[in-house]
Amino acid sequence: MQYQDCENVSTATAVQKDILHSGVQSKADKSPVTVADYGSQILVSLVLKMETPASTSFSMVAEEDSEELRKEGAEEILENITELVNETIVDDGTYSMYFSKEGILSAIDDGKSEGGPSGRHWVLDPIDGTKGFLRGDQYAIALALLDEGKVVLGVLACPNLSLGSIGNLNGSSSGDQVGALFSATIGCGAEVESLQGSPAQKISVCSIDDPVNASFFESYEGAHSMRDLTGSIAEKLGVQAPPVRIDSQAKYGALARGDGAIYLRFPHKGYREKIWDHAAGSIVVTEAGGVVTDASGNDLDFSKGRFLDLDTGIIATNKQLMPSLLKVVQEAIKEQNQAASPL
Ligand SMILES: Nc1ncnc2c1ncn2[C@@H]1O[C@H](COP(=O)(O)O)[C@@H](O)[C@H]1OP(=O)(O)O
Ligand SMILES: [Mg+2]
Ligand SMILES: [Mg+2]
Ligand SMILES: [Mg+2]
Repeated sequence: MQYQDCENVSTATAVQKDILHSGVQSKADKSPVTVADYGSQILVSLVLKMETPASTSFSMVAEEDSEELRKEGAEEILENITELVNETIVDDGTYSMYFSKEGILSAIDDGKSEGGPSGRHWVLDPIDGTKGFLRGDQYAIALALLDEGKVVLGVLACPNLSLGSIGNLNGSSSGDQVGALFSATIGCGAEVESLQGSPAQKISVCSIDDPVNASFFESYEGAHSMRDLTGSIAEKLGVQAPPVRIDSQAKYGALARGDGAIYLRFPHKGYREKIWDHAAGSIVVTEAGGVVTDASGNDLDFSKGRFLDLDTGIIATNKQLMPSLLKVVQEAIKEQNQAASPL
């Protein structure tokens, strides 16, 4: 399974190199989707299905569906995905099978489950941080398992993240091995290993208890984050370091191994968070000893279907900093609301 993940990651990395001028579509919400997003979703779900005993039902909640690929004008991208997936299966050699274009479309739609509070469901973001992927920056392949509405397993492959700490270097690090695979199982802790296959090492969140020494992660994309709010939270808390801005759930991985102390995620009003954007990352952080909540201090609830039903924002940090972080988050939100409607 892990080997399969690595194959999938190397496929995503290879595709990243030659995708930049072709193979990108825009979805209804204007976010980009690429050949790599579709290809990764098909390959991960193929492995999961093949390894699931026939007696067990298979359910997957995944980001992509075939709608855009069935439209007129999508023939070339569908052709590219079909070629990429079939080539990868042959190169890997584990399974002997061939996907037709119709087979590709229906394999993508294997991820259409609604999830929910009962049974087991895989949760997949085949490329998380597609904008980072297209820029050649951070992205992640994020897979989690929901059991009776709770995340019990998470795997986060970050092909462009250095294996060593990124500290305060704003996502870049020199002379270090690149490609980190984070994993966590409920009750068993969290680990990181190299995507090239080094032994796994236990990880834990940092033990900083004075915000003056803390740094915080947020989205690289300004459009994904209310930076005036995150700036005000950091200032109220007394954080001195500038924000560390990187794409995708790589932020959860970096937080889980103590590269930084806080992750602030405050999308603009009206944005609805999806479970595949947080399931794997949040269990990696909680199993590394951290805490992940919404802005009211509630645990994230993955049992409500494809969306997370939360009020405003997600925060993640260690147990020492969480009480003071929660307090300033609530103050900053109150001030923001008062400024928006002063009467
Ligand atoms: N307007 C938006 N606001 C917040 N997050 C978004 C928005 N549009 C897409 N996303 C999703 O947010 C995540 C990127 O997070 P970050 O900003 O932390 O890098 C991705 O899951 C991305 O989806 P996708 O999986 O399609 O890349
Ligand atoms: Mg997307
Ligand atoms: Mg995502
Ligand atoms: Mg995605």
